[in-house]
Amino acid sequence: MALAVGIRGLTRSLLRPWVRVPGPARGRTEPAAGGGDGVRCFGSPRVLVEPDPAAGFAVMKMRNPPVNSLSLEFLTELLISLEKLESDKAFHAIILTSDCPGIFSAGLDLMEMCGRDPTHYAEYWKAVQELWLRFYLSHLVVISAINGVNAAGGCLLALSCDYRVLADNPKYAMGLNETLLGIIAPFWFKDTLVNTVGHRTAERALQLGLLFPPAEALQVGMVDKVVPEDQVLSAARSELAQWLAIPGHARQLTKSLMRKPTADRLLKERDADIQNFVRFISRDAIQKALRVYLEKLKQKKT
Ligand SMILES: CC/C=C\C/C=C\C/C=C\CC/C=C/CC(=O)SCCNC(=O)CCNC(=O)[C@H](O)C(C)(C)COP(=O)(O)OP(=O)(O)OC[C@H]1O[C@@H](n2cnc3c(N)ncnc32)[C@H](O)[C@@H]1OP(=O)(O)O
Repeated sequence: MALAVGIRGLTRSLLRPWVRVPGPARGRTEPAAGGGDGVRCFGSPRVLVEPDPAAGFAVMKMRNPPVNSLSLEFLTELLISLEKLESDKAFHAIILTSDCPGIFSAGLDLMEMCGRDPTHYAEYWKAVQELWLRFYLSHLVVISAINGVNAAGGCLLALSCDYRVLADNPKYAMGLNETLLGIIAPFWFKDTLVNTVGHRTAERALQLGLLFPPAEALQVGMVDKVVPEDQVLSAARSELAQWLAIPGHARQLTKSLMRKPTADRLLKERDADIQNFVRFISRDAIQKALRVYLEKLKQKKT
């Protein structure tokens, strides 16, 4: 099985990043995220970046409708956006949010994990690992402005941020609900949750596949702040000020000190983790469980 799948190679073949964005932002100058100083939005088909270099941050908006499921292409575009911002000295922070109304992310794309071949599963899982590692260890301050429901892999992405603001809407539950699908949150999903909410809360949440509505998410420490829906972005911006006031090198080294042991666990056994995933997801029983879950999602509409 080809495990050495190069995400950068994939990136080059799939995308032409940093094209001016199609859709609403095309051909006009969007107000910059914080300052409105005429800086152009940029991005890729599924990720819109609203830069505010004067203020030192950019708003990264996920827009992979209908539910921001993390497909291979979408993961790749998120990585490219992150890399681009990380390599530009003008940026010290990102606010990660969604452009899909009512949905932050439905998590990993079930279509990438269902009915495909082992090579594809390996390529997909490597991209999932890469996204987590890059967001978790980013030297930038990353704040998530969670403006919708946020399941499993989407929740992991938010948990990888430095701070989480959640919109106060009872429909916007978030959590690692893998067990409800008959699958298992891998150890690095688990570790990320444990680091955020503590062992006991994580154990209960993971076994029961709990999705926490805002008040509970705040109470267990899964998010740091709950605000009225129309204030999620402004609250994230206000919070940023505190993070950006700290000397960058000191904050970055401290972040690394706190997070490196968790990331190293995966880095040390990345290939084994991919092989585990491929073996697990290829099982007939797991494939059947995923098909049943997808079918339930579709039936919900009828
Ligand atoms: C011993 C073991 C050793 C090792 C183990 C190793 C590895 C571990 C193995 C596996 C781990 C894999 C980890 C996976 C993590 C994940 O992220 S799994 C995904 C979990 N996500 C969910 O459960 C959310 C599912 N979606 C929803 O609940 C709803 O869609 C949602 C509330 C988000 C929005 O609801 P609504 O607005 O009503 O929209 P619809 O439900 O109608 O959805 C619109 C269409 O989108 C499709 N869709 C929804 N979610 C996904 C998804 N995650 N992937 C792909 N597609 C999705 C849905 O089917 C609709 O499609 P349609 O329009 O009908 O074609």
